[in-house]
Amino acid sequence: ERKCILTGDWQNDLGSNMTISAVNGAGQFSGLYLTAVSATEKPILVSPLNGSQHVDNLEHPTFGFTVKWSFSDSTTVFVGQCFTDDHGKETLQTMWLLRVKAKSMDDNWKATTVGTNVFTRIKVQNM
Ligand SMILES: O=C1C=CC(=NNc2ccccc2C(=O)O)C=C1
Repeated sequence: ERKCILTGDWQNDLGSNMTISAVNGAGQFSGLYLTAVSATEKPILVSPLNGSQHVDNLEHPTFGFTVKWSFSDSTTVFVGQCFTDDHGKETLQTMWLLRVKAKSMDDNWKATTVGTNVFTRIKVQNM
């Protein structure tokens, strides 16, 4: 059957890469996110991510994770589901909320943006 464990390396449609570590028995995981985009001119650093996926039924599990951007005062939360096609190709179909730091309550209304991202697994070449 088509199990989907999130452990491994993924790339989204922006070209950002993420590495998800081992998923424990409770479905919890951590990892690192290397963004391909940046709203700042600061050097791109790796940002930590933490999340969890359903592991009770590994058929197309849902998950969520949070990226705390290490070089800006922003946070992105991703929520989505892992799908495996007939050829065994896995994709993570996600929606995200990006929260940038508002200077004041007056700017609170425009501080959260929403979008979609599809992640595909980065296959290691020498396999
Ligand atoms: O300093 C920053 C602040 C926000 C960022 N958001 N990236 C994202 C937001 C939503 C979905 C994907 C990404 C991405 O980087 O792939 C990246 C760097």
